Formats: sequence, C-alpha cells, structure tokens
Amino acid sequence: MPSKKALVRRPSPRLAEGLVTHIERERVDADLAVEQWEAYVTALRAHGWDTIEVDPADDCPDSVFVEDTVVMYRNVALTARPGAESRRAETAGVEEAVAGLGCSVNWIWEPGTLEGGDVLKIGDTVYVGRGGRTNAAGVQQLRAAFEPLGARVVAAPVSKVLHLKSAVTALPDGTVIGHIPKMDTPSLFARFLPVPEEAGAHVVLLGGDKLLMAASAPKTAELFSDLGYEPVVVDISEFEKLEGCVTCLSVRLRELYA
Ligand SMILES: NC(=O)NCCC[C@H](N)C(=O)O
Repeated sequence: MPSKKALVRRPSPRLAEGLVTHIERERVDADLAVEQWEAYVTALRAHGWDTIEVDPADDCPDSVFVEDTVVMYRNVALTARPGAESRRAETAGVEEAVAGLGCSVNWIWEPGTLEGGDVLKIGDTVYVGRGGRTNAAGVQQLRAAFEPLGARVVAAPVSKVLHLKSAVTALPDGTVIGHIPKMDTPSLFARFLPVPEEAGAHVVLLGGDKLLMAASAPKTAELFSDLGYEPVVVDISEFEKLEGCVTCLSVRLRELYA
C-alpha cells in the first residue's frame, strides 16, 4: 500500500530574512505567509495527505522550504547538505522526523552539497540539477546512494534559476513540464510540454488527476484543465518572493515501509 504522508514545517518568525538569489528582494508579509502556509497544508490534507509537522527551526529563515533538506527514494531518506550555508542547521530536525517514520537514513557529506529542490523523481529516473546549490560531489553521492536501489540518476545543468525544480517538474504520466526561458537544456527530457508561465512549471501531484499549483500561473492551470487534469490552486505569493514554489513547502513520503 503506498503511503500518503507529507512533511511540512511551520514558517520561521524570521522568514522575511530568507535568501534571494535570482530575483529582487521584496517585502514579505509574515502574517500572510502563515495564512498561506496553513491553506497549503489544508489543501494537502483535503486530498488525503497525512501531514506531519517537523519541529520548527525558528532561527532558520528558510526552514519552511522543507523540501530542500531531504530526498526520498523508496524508504530511504538522503539528508541533504544545503549549498547555502545558512540552511545547514535545518537538516537535523528533518532527519529526526524521517528516522521516526522508520526510514533508513543516508547523508550527503562534505565536500558534497545538494538541496532537495534540485531532485526530480519520475518513476525510477532521478534527475538532479547541478547548479548554484548542488555540486558535482553532491551528484556523485546521490548516485552512490540511490543507483544500487534501482534508480537511474540523470544530471542536468541549472544556471538560470535556483533549483532544477524551479524550472521543471512532471505531470502524473511522467511528461516533464517547464517554462523554456528558465531552462538550460530542454532537450534532456524525452517527453516535454512547455508551459506559458514560470510558476506553471511547478506542480505537486496530489493523486489521480489533481495537481497542486500556484495561483500565479492561471494560464497554465487552464492548459492543464484542458488536458483533463484538475488544478488545485493555492496562493503562495509570500513564499514566491523568496524564490519558493509549491513543491518546496512539503516532502511527500509515498513508499514508507511500515
Ligand atoms: N525547493 C525550493 O524551491 N526551495 C526554495 C528555497 C528558497 C530559499 N529562499 C532559498 O534561497 O534557499
């Protein structure tokens, strides 16, 4: 039986100090951010996901972006080693949470760096973005951790956006979706559908035809509806000001062993 659990982490009171790399800093409304985060968690729960709150990391401004701290493959959790030093303290609480769920835990070690936002899984293919936050040693360690378990790891250069999944994610049938101006190498993906908005490239698969998407991609939501999908739209404007997207606010655990 596949599991439907998702890790989430409440925003830090220091959220507004979060990192920005590829965009201009804008003022973040911390209260609105908490409301948006609660609505995001509610949307996951409404679609059958059992959400598990990782202990908050109030001193880490970017800790709400929990996806970056761990990568799951089957029952194995690979604890990330963020390329952003200010984010390294985030991993301890997440490691505790996944160990508590019975996962086997593995680590990215120095000199490797890797952030979960750079890892896109489509079946047993694991795409990994080599860019500002994930280095070559991180890619090698990801291969060493997951290829013996049956994964095929494909590395993709990322230079225009923060993470691989800022540029591409995938539909339930495995079609990769991306906004071409933000992609380095669209030709890497055999079955690819371009989308008209940057935020349209980000979907969280909720199950069946349902796609969790940001309100900032209305044209892409229309495109997906027209293709027979059901967009579930959430406003995450305050997280987008910090280069966050719908994927980065949770880690879905679909193959727990217990
Ligand atoms: N996976 C993601 O899209 N993570 C977003 C992280 C945003 C955060 N401000 C950062 O720069 O690390």
